[in-house]
Amino acid sequence: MPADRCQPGVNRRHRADTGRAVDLHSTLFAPRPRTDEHVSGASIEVIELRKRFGSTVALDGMSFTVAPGKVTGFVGPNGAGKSTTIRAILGLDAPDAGRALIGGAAYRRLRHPLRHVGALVDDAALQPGRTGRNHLLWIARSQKIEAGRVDAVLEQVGLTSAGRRKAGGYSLGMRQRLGIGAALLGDPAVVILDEPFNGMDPEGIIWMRGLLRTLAQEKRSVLVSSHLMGELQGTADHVVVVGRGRVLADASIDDLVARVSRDQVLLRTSAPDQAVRLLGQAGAAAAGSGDIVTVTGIGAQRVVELLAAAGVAFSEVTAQRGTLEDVYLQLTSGEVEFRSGDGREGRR
Ligand SMILES: Nc1ncnc2c1ncn2[C@@H]1O[C@H](COP(=O)(O)OP(=O)(O)OP(=O)(O)O)[C@@H](O)[C@H]1O
Repeated sequence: MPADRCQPGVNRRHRADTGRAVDLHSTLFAPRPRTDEHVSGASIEVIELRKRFGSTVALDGMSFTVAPGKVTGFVGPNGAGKSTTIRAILGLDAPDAGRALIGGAAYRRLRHPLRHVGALVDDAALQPGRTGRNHLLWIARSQKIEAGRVDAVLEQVGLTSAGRRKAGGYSLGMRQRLGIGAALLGDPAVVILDEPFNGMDPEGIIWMRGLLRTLAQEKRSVLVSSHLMGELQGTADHVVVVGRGRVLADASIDDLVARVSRDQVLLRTSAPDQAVRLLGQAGAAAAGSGDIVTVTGIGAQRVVELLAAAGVAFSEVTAQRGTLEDVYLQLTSGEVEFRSGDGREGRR
């Protein structure tokens, strides 16, 4: 494949087990009408995608939209269909049915894709003897992106000095940063990162979160996959939770927590029986264990009011909100491909 035909960042992974691996060259570069319209503010639309690998249903009607100006987390357990969806968006896996559009156009119709969509889909296929900077220069040349972007991007990903070293000596975290640099070279309106936190140390994770927020503030559409909800806490505005090839939840972080989690109030009192009776009469579900009473169905403020009015002594009332991780576990329990521990196959 000639150098100028190679799609850096999106053409690396060929799974041998499919028997239906797509021909990347013809998929990405077949002669067909191309668009180079500006896709600034472009959204990603995933519409009813279906994909089987033999008897495995990888995508089962996957549908969602990624809006500009937000970080959208794409979360689900192993085998949920995240990578297959991303590969379908990038034209690397041909779906059996459905469509994926970027700014209204299929990826393969974009004339210079990296100027519209920056993607990190796997560990970069780096030539170990080439410096990180030269790797980016090669990509820039292949996509007709001005060479000046290379140093700007190296600085953005924190590789200014390391960029002059051979990539063969890079840590996994540094390779991730270089891959993200490659994704950002074309100043794309749409950024898609598959498991970008992989291999990052704590400092790298903080940096990554800041970068994602900046990209969203710049009005880009940002789709970030992860199988750990906690990685996205405080970073994503919106989450698409998936399991077994379909969407389980598609909501803002706040809505998701409020909708799925049951808020609890913990009460510490020397009169637990009296408190349980009183709160039960007020319509709450209350259960005592020692001097602790767990209350659901009414808020902490109401608990305090009821206890004070009835003269029931208490030393502590604490509202406990469900965390994002709690919500995620509730949504995805039973959706894992293989359950850990008991060795049983999941419900796939
Ligand atoms: N090329 C392939 N050949 C055969 N099966 C595949 C192929 N690609 C994906 N699958 C299967 O499709 C399902 C979805 O896989 P996918 O990689 O999209 O999930 P994922 O959510 O990205 O998981 P992970 O977090 O483990 O990467 C899995 O059962 C996987 O084994």
